[in-house]
Amino acid sequence: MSALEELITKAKALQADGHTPGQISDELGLSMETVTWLLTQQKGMEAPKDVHIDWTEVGSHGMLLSDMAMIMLKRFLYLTEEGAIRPTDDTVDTVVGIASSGVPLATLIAAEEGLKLAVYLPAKHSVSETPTGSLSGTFSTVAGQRCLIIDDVVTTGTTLAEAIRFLRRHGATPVAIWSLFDKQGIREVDGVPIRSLFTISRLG
Ligand SMILES: O=P(O)(O)OC[C@H]1O[C@H](OP(=O)(O)OP(=O)(O)O)[C@H](O)[C@@H]1O
Repeated sequence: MSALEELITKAKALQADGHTPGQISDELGLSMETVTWLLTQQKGMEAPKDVHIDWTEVGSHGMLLSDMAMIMLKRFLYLTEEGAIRPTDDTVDTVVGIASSGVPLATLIAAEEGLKLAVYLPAKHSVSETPTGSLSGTFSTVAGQRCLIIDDVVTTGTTLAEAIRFLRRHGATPVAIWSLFDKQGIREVDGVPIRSLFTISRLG
């Protein structure tokens, strides 16, 4: 089965489980337009110009995931040395992982650096009737903390903007964002610099 066929199968399975196109879009990290196309594939309808990033080959193996987190960390430290990220007294107190895929990366980085770990649960993961973002109570609080935010993929930047608003509202200072993949080529979100290991750009 090709990667595209697998994606179509996944989208249809999620639909059969009762997920809305919006939920399928979040789940697969694709635009609504792409999800509509995957589900219907109407004749003559051109495939949308979206990109699906599948890093399960790395994410499903603890050792490889750890290696990937260490690559992110090394790059972050190099950038700090270059002054690309504004140095503060101690730079970062707390690493904030965005659930779910940012959490293992954030955990590994926090462990390596001896930093605190906080976990942000985005509003889209909330099952409440009025979905709001929150911090997991099991991990660190963020008031007064300088935070490094970690996520795996930036698609629209909406999740990061939401996390930044939440952190600021709760007395934290987001100092930088690190992601594995950036599908937008964004350099900052609400004044917080973002650096990604891989940037996906469309040339045509
Ligand atoms: O830039 P945005 O448009 O906000 O999209 C990016 C977010 O979407 C994915 O999360 P999602 O909750 O869909 O998947 P996950 O559970 O694998 O983290 C990804 O991990 C980012 O957090």
